[in-house]
Amino acid sequence: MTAAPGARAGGAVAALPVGLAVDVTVPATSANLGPGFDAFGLALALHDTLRVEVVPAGLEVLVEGEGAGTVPLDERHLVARTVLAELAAAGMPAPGLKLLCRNDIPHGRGLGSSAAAVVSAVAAAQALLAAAGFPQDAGGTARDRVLAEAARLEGHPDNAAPAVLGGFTLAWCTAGAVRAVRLDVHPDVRPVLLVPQEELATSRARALLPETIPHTDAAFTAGRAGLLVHALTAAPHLLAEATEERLHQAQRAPAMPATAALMAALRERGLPVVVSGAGPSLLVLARGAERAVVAEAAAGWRCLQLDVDTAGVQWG
Ligand SMILES: Nc1ncnc2c1ncn2[C@@H]1O[C@H](COP(=O)(O)OP(=O)(O)O)[C@@H](O)[C@H]1O
Ligand SMILES: N[C@@H](CCOP(=O)(O)O)C(=O)O
Repeated sequence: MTAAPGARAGGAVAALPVGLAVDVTVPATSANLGPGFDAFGLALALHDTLRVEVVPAGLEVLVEGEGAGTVPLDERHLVARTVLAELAAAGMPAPGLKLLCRNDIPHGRGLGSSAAAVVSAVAAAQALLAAAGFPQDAGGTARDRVLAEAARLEGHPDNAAPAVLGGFTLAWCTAGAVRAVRLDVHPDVRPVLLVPQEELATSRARALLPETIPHTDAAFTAGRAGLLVHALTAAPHLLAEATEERLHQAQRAPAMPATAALMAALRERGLPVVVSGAGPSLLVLARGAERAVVAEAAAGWRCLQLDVDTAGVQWG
């Protein structure tokens, strides 16, 4: 965080001062993890970085890496739009903003790029407001406030929670409030992402889900979700069974046939593989030597062997 002359610690200023800047780093996330639909998520060591600087006038958006050449570079840009909306909602718009986005998280692949964009924007806006002495809501930490606002904007908290908290998260909503707990992944678990070329919009994948499901499928999936918490934190040898589910992956398979075929092939080898988020990427919760088996079985796919991100969004 760079404090500009004129910013007063603890005292509000009339407008965000020119020169104030914040740097944010946010991880990719893999939501659902099989049976934890709309609730479970895992943060991965693949990051977008964002720098937001208050300038005298206008909006300048620079994008490097993923999304360069495809995302809009004006007020429609997801990060810019969110920062502008958060500052406006606080009644403290900036005279102008310059954004530099360096993106490593692929878009539309089920790796939480839109949640990462929203989380980074909310964190940047809150950091700028705090540095300018804008009064913060009472209660909760700055990280709690970023999670609450990002989850509200996203509509479901399964990506926002790990993007904010890091690690393996269980998130839920109660009485209109977002709650989340963060758990440590067993150190033997070595995630592998398999990322195809083609994109699938999350909105399109959600439209494929049925309105209702049989009670037997709900009961099956609830049991596996409980088992997954144990397997991912303490008993990785149970992960293949623990990642089974009946709520969403088969229902969405027609929209991602190559993903479904590779998943079936990896399952036949006994590997704990799930569709990452709404797809079409796959996440294998591999152990040790299984990483090499995955790489060989998924020849032709972009194969990323990643650590778990344990820090969540960072700003300063
Ligand atoms: N860093 C970003 N900057 C601008 N727009 C982004 C960014 N990340 C995601 N988006 C927008 O969100 C879309 C992808 O969102 P979504 O369909 O939910 O997929 P994902 O699984 O990657 O979150 C992109 O096509 C783009 O419009
Ligand atoms: N629970 C959501 C998760 C969407 O994640 P994304 O990374 O694909 O945006 C769903 O499965 O629809």
